[in-house]
Amino acid sequence: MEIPVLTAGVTGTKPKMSWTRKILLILGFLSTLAVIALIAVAVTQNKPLPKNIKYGIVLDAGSSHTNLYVYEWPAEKENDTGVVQQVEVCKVEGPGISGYSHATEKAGPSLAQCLRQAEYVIPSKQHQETPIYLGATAGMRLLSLENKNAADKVLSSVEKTLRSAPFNFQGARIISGQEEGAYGWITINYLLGNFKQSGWKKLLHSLKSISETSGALDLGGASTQITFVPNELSSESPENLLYFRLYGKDYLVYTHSFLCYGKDQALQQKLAEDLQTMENSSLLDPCFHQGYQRTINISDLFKTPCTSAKKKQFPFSQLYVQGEGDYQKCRRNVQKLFNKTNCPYSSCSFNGIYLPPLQGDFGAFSAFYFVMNFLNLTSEQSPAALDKVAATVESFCARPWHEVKTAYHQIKEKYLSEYCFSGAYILSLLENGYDFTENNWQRIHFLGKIGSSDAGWTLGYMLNLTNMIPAEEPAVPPLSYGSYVGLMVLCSLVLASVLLFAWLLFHKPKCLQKGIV
Ligand SMILES: Nc1ncnc2c1ncn2[C@@H]1O[C@H](COP(=O)(O)OP(=O)(O)O)[C@@H](O)[C@H]1O
Ligand SMILES: [Ca+2]
Repeated sequence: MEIPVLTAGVTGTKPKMSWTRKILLILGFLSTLAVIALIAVAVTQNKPLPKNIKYGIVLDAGSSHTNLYVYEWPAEKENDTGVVQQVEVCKVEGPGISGYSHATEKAGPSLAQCLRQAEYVIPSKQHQETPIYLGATAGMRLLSLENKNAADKVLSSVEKTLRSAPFNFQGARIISGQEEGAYGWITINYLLGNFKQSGWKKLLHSLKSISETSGALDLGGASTQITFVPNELSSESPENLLYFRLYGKDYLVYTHSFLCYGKDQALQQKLAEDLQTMENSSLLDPCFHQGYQRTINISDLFKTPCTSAKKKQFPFSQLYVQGEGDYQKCRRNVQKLFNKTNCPYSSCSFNGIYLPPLQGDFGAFSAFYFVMNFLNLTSEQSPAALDKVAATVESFCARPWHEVKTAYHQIKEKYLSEYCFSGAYILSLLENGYDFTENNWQRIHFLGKIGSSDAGWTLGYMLNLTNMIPAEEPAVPPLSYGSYVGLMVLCSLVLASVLLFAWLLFHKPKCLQKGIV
């Protein structure tokens, strides 16, 4: 409430305002204006700009099927960690591209529908600048061992189709098992935010001079990978060691890919092994449910390089499998796939392959996740102990096939009939193959997705090929733009108030003198 100041000695006329008061009022008005202007600038400058989004496409040409992934990220933040995310996954109809060895020209066209889906998801004006990659894994590795010419033709067909799409074609190739392991490891650690630490975490880690990453376990149909940072550096088996410098940190990573130890090829191996001691064509198989029956062409069983060494003449051309549903027997049966007798190193997994002591947590994805998720064994809140996991697989295997089929009628029969075998195989691979025990079992986390992105090698592959993971930590200004503007406004306000106060103190305008004295 303003009280007009009356000029002494003047009565009966309109009260006049003193000069000092006028100046004070003008100053007050101007400072209010200045503050409003500063705040307005701060607010408008800080408004998020319309996002400039970039896209990338990777096709994962696996042994059992092909998946197309679309990723997006804000153009300005390309080198930050955790900014790229999956926005679309499209499952290609039909078999994996290696399944087209007898009709190689059909491999490319099989991808057409998912490419159209990607065209729909990505704004058309960005099609041309969107890189597209295809990486083929163990199915194509096997085909190229078996029939190099057919594998080349499949890749040419796929390349032709990808070149005719409106995107920026960057290559279609078979990736090595090492790459598959490494990119899976990069994907999960990128998505978990393990590469770049900020604030307290960084300080804590620099004090302890550690940088925790998570190991990666990938189970496919034709191969399986294990990748992690071991505790001690060892150059025993250099082909299993990879060196990375990411965000200013060095990583020495152990990786190995076991060709023929994906779950589909492992089953082929097991059946080929069982055949060796059979007298007639029917096999009582403990890894399938009681009441389940399957007929297998013996010639198909020995087509793959994973079983060809066991090929011999059999007095029958078909194998009749009858389920027995006995987990314990199945485990003993599967265990034979892991040869632990020879180890030329200080420690091995199986088949004489070097494996350093297991270290840290592991993310297990792809078929590790599909199978464990089906068996309800993926809860992160209460991860099941190893004996509970084994008991669950055991009781699932013991259920008769007709009951399982009715209870899960919505699940593809091919998957459903093999969850018992797959559960036993996963346990055998992890326990007998890699030597996980009840003590470190709970360090395995079965992951399908991290955020919106599937765990798998494709994201790491794209990050690497688009140079989105810098070797050195990008220089980041200590304050964000918003905090900088906020701080500037605050400082200006403080400065203005100090000046005003000083001015009032030294000039003691008449209007205030009475009050002060
Ligand atoms: N929902 C599911 N349930 C069980 N198994 C699945 C499911 N989806 C995919 N799979 C299996 O996961 C595996 C994926 O392997 P894939 O990536 O095609 O091969 P690779 O990585 O060896 O080239 C295959 O064995 C496939 O049958
Ligand atoms: Ca795979």
